[in-house]
Amino acid sequence: MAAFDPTTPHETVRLEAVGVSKSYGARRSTRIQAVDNLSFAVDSTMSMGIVGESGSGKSTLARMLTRLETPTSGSIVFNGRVLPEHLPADELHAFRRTVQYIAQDTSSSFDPRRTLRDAVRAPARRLLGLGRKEAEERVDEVLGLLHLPVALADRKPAAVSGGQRQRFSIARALVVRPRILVCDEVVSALDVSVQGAILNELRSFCATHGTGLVFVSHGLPATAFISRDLTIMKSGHIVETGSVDDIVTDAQDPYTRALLAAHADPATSHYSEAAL
Ligand SMILES: Nc1ncnc2c1ncn2[C@@H]1O[C@H](COP(=O)(O)OP(=O)(O)OP(=O)(O)O)[C@@H](O)[C@H]1O
Repeated sequence: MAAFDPTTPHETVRLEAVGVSKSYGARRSTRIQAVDNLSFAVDSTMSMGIVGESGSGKSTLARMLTRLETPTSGSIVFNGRVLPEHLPADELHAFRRTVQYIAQDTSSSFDPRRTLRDAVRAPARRLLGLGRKEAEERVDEVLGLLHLPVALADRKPAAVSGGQRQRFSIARALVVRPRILVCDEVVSALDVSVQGAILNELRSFCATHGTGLVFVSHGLPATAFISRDLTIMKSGHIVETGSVDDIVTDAQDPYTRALLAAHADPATSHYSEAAL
């Protein structure tokens, strides 16, 4: 099926949310409208930051884009095709090869009985169908890229720090060389020097592999550092979208201006190449 053909690094991959809404809660009186009739598009040439206050619907949008959450209404469109609610297993595999999601909370996302190397290798075997030797080579490559000592990978998830575990969760997503990477608050819990290094590593990976980035964060400096474009969300809506430069210098929406004012100087972020 054309929409799920394996993609090459030179082929642009596009992922859209078209008129999507998501509400939680069965009773009208307690229902929460997390995302409200919103449209959003990214492709593999883009780096798009999504910022907004807590509860504005950023994670819900990210999870709908990556099929971890089903919209209440509206469509997720992948390479021009509206994804049905139930994808056959082979198409879901192809989607997961192409679009990967990394969450902030790594505490429950690893099997506590398996080593971190097992966890990183699993998608290379399952989604890419690589043989054991090729999969090990791919794991070593991605551990090197993320400056993760090979010895750490032989530990169980509980035996490394939160920051190291987060790096392994990034490694697990990058090992399949996705064409669109959705990062949901992946550096927010880490100290600034580690954040800077990880942002540089993600940026370098995306440039090397032609991978588009959706970077969801509370933190405007980190988002502005890694993204070319920004989407500002509030109460389940997009209030403004544009290039980082345009938004930082000439925000149109009062909410965006307030958000910018809350950060000292997002244009000159404290992240730099030197953080590597
Ligand atoms: N599984 C759920 N059940 C019920 N309500 C939910 C669920 N997930 C999210 N919500 C609610 O939907 C709204 C949007 O949440 P979401 O996590 O998408 O916001 P966010 O912008 O990512 O917030 P944060 O920056 O704090 O992570 C919030 O009011 C939240 O409480």
